[in-house]
Amino acid sequence: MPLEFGLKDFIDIFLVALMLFYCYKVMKESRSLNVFFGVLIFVVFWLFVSQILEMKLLGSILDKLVSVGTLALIILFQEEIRNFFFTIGTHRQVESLLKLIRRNKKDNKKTNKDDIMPIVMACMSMSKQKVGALIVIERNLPLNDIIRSGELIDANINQRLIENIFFKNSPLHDGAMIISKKRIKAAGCILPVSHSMDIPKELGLRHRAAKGISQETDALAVIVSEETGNISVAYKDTFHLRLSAEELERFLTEDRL
Ligand SMILES: Nc1ncnc2c1ncn2[C@@H]1O[C@H](COP(=O)(O)OP(=O)(O)OP(=O)(O)O)[C@@H](O)[C@H]1O
Repeated sequence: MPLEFGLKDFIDIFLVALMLFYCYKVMKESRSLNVFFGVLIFVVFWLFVSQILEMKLLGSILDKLVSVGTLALIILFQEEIRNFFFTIGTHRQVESLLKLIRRNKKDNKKTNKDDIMPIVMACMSMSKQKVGALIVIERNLPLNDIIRSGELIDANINQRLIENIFFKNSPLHDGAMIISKKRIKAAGCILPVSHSMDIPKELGLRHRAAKGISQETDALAVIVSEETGNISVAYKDTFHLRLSAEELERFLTEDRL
């Protein structure tokens, strides 16, 4: 039978190549490249034994290993898989579609200058006094598990309250403050720390925690450095360092909240 090669086969091969390239990229970033090559060699061996040589006994053993192995890989790379689906969900086109669907809902929760200014003013004041702070602003993805890791507050957004919480001797100054639905929901919360290799060395755990939450959710994290007084924002896995009051205000405008 002559070998037919049509457009469908071309698309098929292209998609598999794309999938393999993506897996390679993700595993390289998570420093698991050897696992990638190990899995690749195993899959090629499995296909060779069961499809080409058609060895029944070894083939059936390998079949069983593949089904268990798939489950093991899902457990081993759950964070990467979660990030993959999160990236799809936060892709610009998908986000615009979701925004359209949520439009009516969001109009009720519009964040205006009255909610933004206390945060900006508190950050400016803490920056001048070199008081370290970490404020996370929830967007579409709920941060309930993060909120539960700290102390519940549920108060209006208020400049003096924010400054008080991050004041060095305050019992809640350690950890992150979470702002959700125009309210200070909690303080002293523990955020996931990013293990990214491309964070500048001079930035410590506070910045890593801000980057971590911006990688795993669509929240926006504002950091005031205790060392330098610099104000930065981590949003969608990207740092925006050394912001002025105007730049911070622009960041906290309706579009992002
Ligand atoms: N996982 C975390 N979740 C929330 N807050 C954290 C986390 N890890 C560290 N922090 C906060 O960061 C503080 C330590 O900051 P550190 O000095 O290491 O960071 P930094 O990024 O260099 O910031 P700074 O410039 O303010 O020194 C801790 O006291 C704590 O308040």
